[in-house]
Amino acid sequence: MKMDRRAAQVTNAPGGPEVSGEPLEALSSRPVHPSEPAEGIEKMKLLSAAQTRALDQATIQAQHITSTDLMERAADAVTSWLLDELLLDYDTAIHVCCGPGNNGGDGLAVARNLHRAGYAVQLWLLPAARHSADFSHQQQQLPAELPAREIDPNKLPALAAGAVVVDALFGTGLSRPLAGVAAALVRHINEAGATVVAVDMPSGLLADAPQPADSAVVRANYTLSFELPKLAFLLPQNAGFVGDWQLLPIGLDPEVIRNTPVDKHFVTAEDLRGRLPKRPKFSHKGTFGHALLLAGSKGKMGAAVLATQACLRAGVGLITTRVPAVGYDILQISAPEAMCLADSASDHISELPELTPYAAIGIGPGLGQHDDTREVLHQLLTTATVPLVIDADALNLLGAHPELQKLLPPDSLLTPHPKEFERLVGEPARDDYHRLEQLRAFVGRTSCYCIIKGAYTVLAAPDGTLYFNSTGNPGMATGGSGDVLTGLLLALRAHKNLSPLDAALLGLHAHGRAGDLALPHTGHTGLLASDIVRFIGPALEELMSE
Ligand SMILES: NC(=O)C1=CN([C@@H]2O[C@H](COP(=O)(O)OP(=O)(O)OC[C@H]3O[C@@H](n4cnc5c(N)ncnc54)[C@H](OP(=O)(O)O)[C@@H]3O)[C@@H](O)[C@H]2O)[C@@H](O)CC1
Ligand SMILES: [K+]
Repeated sequence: MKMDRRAAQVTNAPGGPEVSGEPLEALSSRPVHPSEPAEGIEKMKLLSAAQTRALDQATIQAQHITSTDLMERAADAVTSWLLDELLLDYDTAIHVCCGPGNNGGDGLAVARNLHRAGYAVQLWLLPAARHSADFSHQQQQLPAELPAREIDPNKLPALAAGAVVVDALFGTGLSRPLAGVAAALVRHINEAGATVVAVDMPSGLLADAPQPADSAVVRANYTLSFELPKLAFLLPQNAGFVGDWQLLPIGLDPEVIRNTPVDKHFVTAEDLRGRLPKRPKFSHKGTFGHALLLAGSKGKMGAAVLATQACLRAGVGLITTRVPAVGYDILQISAPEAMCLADSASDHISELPELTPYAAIGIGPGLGQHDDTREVLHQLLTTATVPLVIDADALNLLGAHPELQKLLPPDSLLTPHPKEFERLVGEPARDDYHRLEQLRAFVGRTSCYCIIKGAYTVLAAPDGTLYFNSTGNPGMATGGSGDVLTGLLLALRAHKNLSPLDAALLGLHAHGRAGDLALPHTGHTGLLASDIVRFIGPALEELMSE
C-alpha cells in the first residue's frame, strides 16, 4: 500500500464559486460600513450533531431522494477517497468495522463497494439489539461472498500493522461514552498500528461536546467528514483522535445549510475573498489610516520591529511607533518607513503620546510590565477614542490588574495565546470546550473582540459568535509570529472602510496564509516571523476586491 499522508486540505474544501448563494462579484462590489456584521461568512457552518441530523433529513426532502440515496453518496465519496487518496493495493487487508446506526450503514456500503472493485475486505459488525432501517437495508444488499461477522468480545479481529481499518462504528449519533464490546474494539483498533480511516467522526468522539477523559475514542489517521467540519476537529485536545481531516461533498442542501442558524463558523478563503477593498487609484496615505503602536522594552525591541514591519506590509498609510529611548536607533534602522517616537525613559515606555493623529492604536508587543507602562495602558484605555489592538504584555497587565478590564473600550481587539488568555480571565480552562465558554463570557462582559491563538485560531465577536481560522501551519509556532499578527491587525483596524469583524477575520486569515506562502521557501523548521512579514502583501492581495 502506498500512503499519501497529505495535510488536511481544508482550503480545498468542497463548494462552488458562490458564497452563501451570493455571487462573489456581488460581495466584492458591496459597500462595507464599519458597523456592518460579517454577512456571508457561512460557507462552512459548524453544526451541532442534532443540526447535522436535521440537515440530513431536510436534504432528503428538498432533493426528493431517499435516505439510502444519501447514504450511497456518502459511501461512494468514502470509497473514492480510499482509492484515490490512500492508494489502496489489492492485497492490503481492509477491515470495515460497522456499528448499529447509519454510520455503520455507511460502512456496509463502503465494504460492498470495495468488495465489488476487487479489494480484500473483511466486514465486522458490532453486536447490537437494534439497527437503523438504513443499516438493515444495506445489510440486505451485501453480496453472499462478503460475509458480515459479528465481533466476538473474547476474540477480537486480528488487525495486522499494514492493514487498513475503516471505522464506521459511530458517527454523529453517539449519545454516550463507549462501553463493553465497543470500547474494547476501539482500544484494540488503537493498539493495532493499522492505518485507521474514520467515517464522518472517529468513533467515541462527540461532535460538539467533551467526553469523559478516559473514554474509548478511535485514534484515526484520517477522518472523512461529510460536507462540513465538526467543532471537535478544531480543538487541540482532539487532534490525536481526528488525525488529518478531509471534507467529502455529498450534496447536502445548500439552502438548508444557509437557513440553519449557528453561532460557530469555520472561515474559508471563499468567505473572505473580495472583502478587502481594493486601493483606489487616487488614494493617498491618509486613506489607509495612521496607526500608533506602543511596543518594545530593553531586550525586546525585536517585537516592536516585527509588529511595525507587519503593519507597514499590511498597507497602513502611516505608522508611528512609540518605543523606549533604548529602541530609537533600532527601530529607525530596521523599519525606515515608520516614524519613531522615543519615550523619555530608557528601558520601558512611561508616557502616552498625544493621540489625536491616529486612526487605530496597538499596544503590547515586547512591552514589559513596568508600573509606568501599566499607567500608560490605563491612560490609553480611558482616553482613546479609536480602535485598539491589545496584545502580549498589555494583556498580561490586564490579567494582573482586572480593574483595568472594565475600562476596555467596546470593539477593542485582544489577541492572547491560551496562556495569556488564562491570565486575562484568571482561571485555567478545564478543557478546550470550557475555554470557548470562557471566551464567550469574556467578550460578552467587555463587548470586545477576542481571539485565542492556536492551530485554528478562534475569534469571538461581542455577540458570542465564534469564527475559526483555516490558514496557517505548525512552522508559525515561533517567536515573533504573534507580534506580526498584532501589526497586521493594527493596519486593518486603521483602515477606514473595514468593520471590526472584517478587519479581524481578514487579518487572521492573511497571517496564516502568509505563513503558508512562506513555507515552500523556508520549510516548517526554518520559518521565521520575518518570513511571515514578507508574504503579508501577497496574502492580502488574494482577498482584495476586483
Ligand atoms: N447527517 C448526514 O449528513 C449524513 C449522515 N450519514 C451517516 O449517518 C451517521 C449518523 O447516523 P445515526 O444518526 O444513525 O448515528 P450513529 O452514529 O450511526 O449511531 C447511532 C446508533 O448508535 C447507538 N449508540 C449511540 N451511542 C452509543 C454508545 N455509546 N454505545 C452503543 N451504542 C450507541 C444508537 O443507539 P441508542 O443511542 O438509541 O441506544 C444508535 O443505534 C453519520 O455520522 C454519517 O456517518 C450518511 O449516511 C449520510 C449523510
Ligand atoms: K466513525
